[in-house]
Amino acid sequence: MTPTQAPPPSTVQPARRIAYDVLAAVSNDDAYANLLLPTLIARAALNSADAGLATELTYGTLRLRGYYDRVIAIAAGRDISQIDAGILDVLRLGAHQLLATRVAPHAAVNESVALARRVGSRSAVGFTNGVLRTISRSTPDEWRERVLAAAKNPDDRLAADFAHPAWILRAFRQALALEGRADELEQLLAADNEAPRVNLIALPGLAEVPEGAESNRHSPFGFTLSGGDPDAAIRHENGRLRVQDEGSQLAALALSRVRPTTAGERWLDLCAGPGGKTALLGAEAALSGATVTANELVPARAQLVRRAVAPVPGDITVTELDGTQVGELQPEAWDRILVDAPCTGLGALRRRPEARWRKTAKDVADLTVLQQSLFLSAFDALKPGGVMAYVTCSPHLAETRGVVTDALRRLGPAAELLDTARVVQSIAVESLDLPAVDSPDGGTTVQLWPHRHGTDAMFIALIAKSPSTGGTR
Ligand SMILES: C[S@@+](CC[C@H](N)C(=O)[O-])C[C@H]1O[C@@H](n2cnc3c(N)ncnc32)[C@H](O)[C@@H]1O
Repeated sequence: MTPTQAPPPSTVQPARRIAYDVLAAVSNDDAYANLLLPTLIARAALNSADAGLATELTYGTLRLRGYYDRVIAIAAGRDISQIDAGILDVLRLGAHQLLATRVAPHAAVNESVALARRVGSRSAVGFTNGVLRTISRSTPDEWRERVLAAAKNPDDRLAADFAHPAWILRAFRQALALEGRADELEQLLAADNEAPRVNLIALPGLAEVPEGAESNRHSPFGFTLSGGDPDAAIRHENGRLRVQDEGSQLAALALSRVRPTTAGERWLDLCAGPGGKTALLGAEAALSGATVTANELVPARAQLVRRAVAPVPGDITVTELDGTQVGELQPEAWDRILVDAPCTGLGALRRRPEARWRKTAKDVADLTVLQQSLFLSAFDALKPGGVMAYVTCSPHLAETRGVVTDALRRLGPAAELLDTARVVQSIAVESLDLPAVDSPDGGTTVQLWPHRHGTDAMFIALIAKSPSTGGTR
C-alpha cells in the first residue's frame, strides 16, 4: 500500500459522488444512465457546471469502460474479475479522470481514495490509491501503447483502442462491408465515442424551426440549437418541439411520405413507446387527413406515448396489445404500419453509453425471433395495397436485412420491397451518401450511420402488400 502524500478529503465532491452512484447502479442494477443521471442531478440541485462535470464523468467512464478495465488490469497486476465490483467502479472513474480529462492528477487520486473509503474496506482504500498512482505515473499515450501491445489479435486491438466489444465491431464491419465500405469501420467506432449534440424536431404543421437554430442536413424538420437550453425551448412550445434523432425523423417520414396520402387512411404504429415517431406520424397524418393509432406492449411505455402525442391534433388512440398478435386480431385493417422493432440499439451507442457492455450476441438471436414475428404480424394487419416500414436502431445484419430477407422469402409475391433509398432521398434536404447494395428481392433498404450521416445507425425498409393478395400467409 502506498500512502497518499496529502490526506485525502473526507467528503467526495457531489459531481463525482453522483457519477459513481450511476456507475454502480449500471453495474449492479442494470440501470440506464440516461434516465438515472438527470434524476440524481436534480435531486442534488447541482449547478450547471457541476451537472456538466457529473455528466462528462459518467458518460465518459461508461463509454470507455472496456478500455479502462484493460488499463486497470495492467496497473493492478490482476484480472479485473478479482477486483471488488464497487472498487472497480471507483477505479474506472479515477482512470477516466487521469487519462481523459483535465482534472489535476492529485485531485483525481485523492477524491477516488475518499470514494473508496465510503464504499470499500481499509485494504481497498490502499489498493485504490496504489492502482491510481500507478496509472498517474504514465501518460495517456504510454498507457495506450501498453494496452494495445497486450491485445491478443487485430480485432482485440481494435476493440481495445476504440472501447467496443469485439463482437460488435465485427457486426459493424460486416454491415459496412455489404456497402463496400468496410474501410469506414474506425470512423464509425470513433463516432460512437463522441457525445452527439442534442437533436430536435419542429413537428410539421405545428411548429417552426426556431430562428438561429442550425437546420439538420437531411431531415426537413430537424435542427440543433447552438446555444440555449433545449428543455426550455421544448417547454415553451408545449412539446411541439421535441428531442428526436435525425435518423428517427427520416424513418417515420419514409412511411408517411412513401406515397401521397388519401384522406381517411388508417395508420398504425405497432411498437410505439415512448412515442417519438408516433408524434411525428400524428403531425403528418393531421396534415393529410389520415388517423393514427399507437400500440405499445408495456403499459408504462404506453403511458409515455399518451404524453408524447398530447400536443398533436387528431385523436390518437393508444392500445396495449402484443404486436405479434395484431395480425390475427386486426387482419387487413391498416393502410400503413410502422414496425419500429425492439432491437439491440447498437445504432445508438453514442447516446447510450453503457449499452455496448450490456448487450451480448445472444440478445441478437432472441430479438430476431421477435422482430420476425412482429414483421409478419404487421404484414397480416395491412390492407391489400398497404405499405409498412420495418425499422431498427441497429445496423446488425441479422436484425436488419436478415429479418427482411427472411420475411420476404416467406411472404412470396404478396410482399414487395420498395425502393426505400429513393423515398428517403426524396425527403432529404441534402442528398444522403447511400451506397447501392444489391438485393436479391429487388427494391432497396437504407442504412444510416453516425460517422457518415450524423444520425443514429437507423435501418429502414419499406414493404408493400400486393393489392390483389388474399392478404393471408
Ligand atoms: C424501438 S422501441 C420503439 C421506439 C418508438 N417508435 C419511438 O420512436 O419512440 C420498441 C418498442 O417496442 C415495444 N415492444 C416490445 N415488444 C413488443 C410487442 N410484442 N408488441 C408491441 N410492442 C412491443 C418496446 O416496449 C419498445 O417500447
